Amino acid sequence: MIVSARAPTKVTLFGEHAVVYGYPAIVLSIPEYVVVEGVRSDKFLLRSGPVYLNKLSIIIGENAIHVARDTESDLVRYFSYVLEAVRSLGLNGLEISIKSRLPVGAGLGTSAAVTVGTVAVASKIAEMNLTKKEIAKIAWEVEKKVQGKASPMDTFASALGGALYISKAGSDWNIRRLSVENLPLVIGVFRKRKTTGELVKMVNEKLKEIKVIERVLETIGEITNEALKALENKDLALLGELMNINHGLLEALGLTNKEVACAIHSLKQAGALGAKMSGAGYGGAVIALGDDLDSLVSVMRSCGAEKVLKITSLSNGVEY
Ligand SMILES: Nc1ncnc2c1ncn2[C@@H]1O[C@H](COP(=O)(O)OP(=O)(O)OP(=O)(O)O)[C@@H](O)[C@H]1O
Ligand SMILES: C[C@@](O)(CCO)CC(=O)[O-]
Repeated sequence: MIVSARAPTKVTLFGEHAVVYGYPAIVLSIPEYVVVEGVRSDKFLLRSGPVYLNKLSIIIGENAIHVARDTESDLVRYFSYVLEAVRSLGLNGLEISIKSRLPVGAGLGTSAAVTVGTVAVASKIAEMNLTKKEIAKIAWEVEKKVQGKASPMDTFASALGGALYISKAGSDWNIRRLSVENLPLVIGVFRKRKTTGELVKMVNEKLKEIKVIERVLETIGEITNEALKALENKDLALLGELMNINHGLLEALGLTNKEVACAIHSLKQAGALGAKMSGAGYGGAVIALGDDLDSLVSVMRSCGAEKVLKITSLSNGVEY
C-alpha cells in the first residue's frame, strides 16, 4: 500500500538567521507543497525527480540522468534530509519517492518540507501514529543533524501550517499561532547559490569574528516584535517599512546577491509597501507586500525570478 504526505513550504516574514540564535521570527506556511510517497520494503529505494542539481551539474529527468562528474558523495549529501529522516525512525527499508515542483533550494524551506513529508510517511509505515507536533520535533532534529544548526521555524511551519510567531524563553521554544488574513504578498523564487547549511555557518563565523553582528541579530529580533504589533493592528504601511529595515540588516550580514538586490530595488520603485529576502539568502525567495500584486509579479519576472507566486491563503500544515 502506498502511503503519501503533502508537506507545505514557507516564507519568513521576519527574523531568519536571528532565530537560529534564539531571537523571535514570524513565518507563514504557504500552499506550495512537496509530495512524498512511501511503500513498506525490506530494502531502501529512493526516487526523486525531475530535479535539477545546478551545483552538482546533475539533471535527473523523467527519462534520463545526466551527470557531469563523479558525484556520489554529493548525491548522498543532497539526499541527506531524506536519509536522516528515515534513519531517525529506525526503519531498515523503505521505497520512497519525492515530488517537488520547486527549484532546488528555492529558499522556501524545501528541505524542511522534504523532511517533514518523509517523517510523516515513514512514521505512518512504521505504524507510529504521530501528531503534527511530534512530526515537527523529529524533523527539526533531522535538520539540526544535517545542517549543524537549525531553528525550529521551517519544520514547525511545514508541519503545523498557518502563521506562526516563534520565540525562545530560556531554553524553551514557544510556537504561537497568529491570525493573519488577507496579507497581499508576492513571492519570487530566484536561483539559490548556496545551501542553508553553508549560509548559517557563514553568519556564525561572522558572529564570532565581528562584535557588532550580535547587535545586528538582536535588532532583527526587535524588528520582529514591532512587526508582530503591526500585524495585530493590520498596519500594512508599518509592516512594509519593517520588512525593508529587516532586509537592510540581512544585506549587512552579506546574505544577498546581485539578482536579489536588483529585485528589491525594482519592487520598491514599483510601489511595494515592503520587500525583503526570505529564507537563508544568496538567491532563493524574495517577498513583496503591496496593493498592486500584478505589477509586483511582473517586476519579479523581469528581475529573473524562476517562479512567481501570489499568496492569497495559508496552508494547514502537513497532510498525511
Ligand atoms: N526533491 C528533493 N528530493 C530530495 N531532497 C531535496 C529535494 N528538494 C530539496 N531537497 C533538499 O533540500 C536542500 C535544499 O534546501 P535548502 O535548505 O538549501 O533550501 P530551502 O530549504 O529551500 O531554503 P531556505 O532554508 O532558505 O528556506 C537540497 O540541497 C536537498 O538536500
Ligand atoms: C536561515 C534560517 O533562519 C532559515 C532558513 O529558512 C535557518 C533556520 O532558521 O534554521
